Amino acid sequence: MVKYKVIVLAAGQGKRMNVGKNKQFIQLIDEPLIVHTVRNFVEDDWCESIIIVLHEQDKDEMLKLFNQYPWCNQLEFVTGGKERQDSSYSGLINIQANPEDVVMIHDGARPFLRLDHLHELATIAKQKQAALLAVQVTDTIKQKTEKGLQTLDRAMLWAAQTPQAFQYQTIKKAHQLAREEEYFGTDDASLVERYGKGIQVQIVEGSYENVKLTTPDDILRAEMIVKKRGVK
Ligand SMILES: Nc1ccn([C@@H]2O[C@H](COP(=O)(O)OP(=O)(O)OP(=O)(O)O)[C@@H](O)[C@H]2O)c(=O)n1
Ligand SMILES: C[C@](O)(CO)[C@H](O)COP(=O)(O)O
Repeated sequence: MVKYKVIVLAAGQGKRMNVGKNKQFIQLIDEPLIVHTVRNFVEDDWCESIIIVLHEQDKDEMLKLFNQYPWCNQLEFVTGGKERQDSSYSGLINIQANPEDVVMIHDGARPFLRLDHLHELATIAKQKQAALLAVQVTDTIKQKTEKGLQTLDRAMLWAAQTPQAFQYQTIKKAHQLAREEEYFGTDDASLVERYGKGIQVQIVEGSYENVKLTTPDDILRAEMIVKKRGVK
């Protein structure tokens, strides 16, 4: 068993979801989205601590929500920042971790995880310093350039998901270097790819069910997945 700590990012605004509030509070059949997400970690005995990064304006509602659950005392809450990367960094500087501890960073908006994937990620991150869940791209991807369209080799393309798992020292250093350069990536692994000095980020093949709820169309699909997985 490789113990890990997790930072769950929930400090976004959900602009593309456009429901007039942070999408983390959307009710997915039996529970709000953020509760579905956090439950994955509460129920995993490899997970030894959970930090939720929230937006200052959501603090009261989020605390009230989690207070209803007997496992609320397992959670810590910190405030996020303007960009997703700022929120990850806030989690990283507030977490209590030793340099070689495994720390996962996960989108609060991805509620459908599998224990076997979490365990594989933790095991690989401990050995190789960095790993992420990803799935092979199923569409044909075109790159538009000044010279026209080019079709990329799909066999080499992976769609990045979260969780992404790292040794603490590796991801904290990568974030610090990114901040110095004011570089922003769209995920945490991209910072290790850029600043990790030879560290090869490993892919753990994930599941197409590990969707991120981004636009209103994603809600129906998510509700179908909740029903399939079984309502608590
Ligand atoms: N400043 C930010 C931005 C995003 N996130 C979190 O990062 C995850 C992935 O981001 P995304 O799906 O883009 O969420 P939002 O930023 O909320 O959505 P949008 O970009 O449509 O506003 C979400 O769980 C979101 O809460 C965060 O913690 N802090
Ligand atoms: C981290 C991520 O979920 C991996 O797919 C994604 O990059 C987040 O991007 P977004 O622009 O915040 O949706």
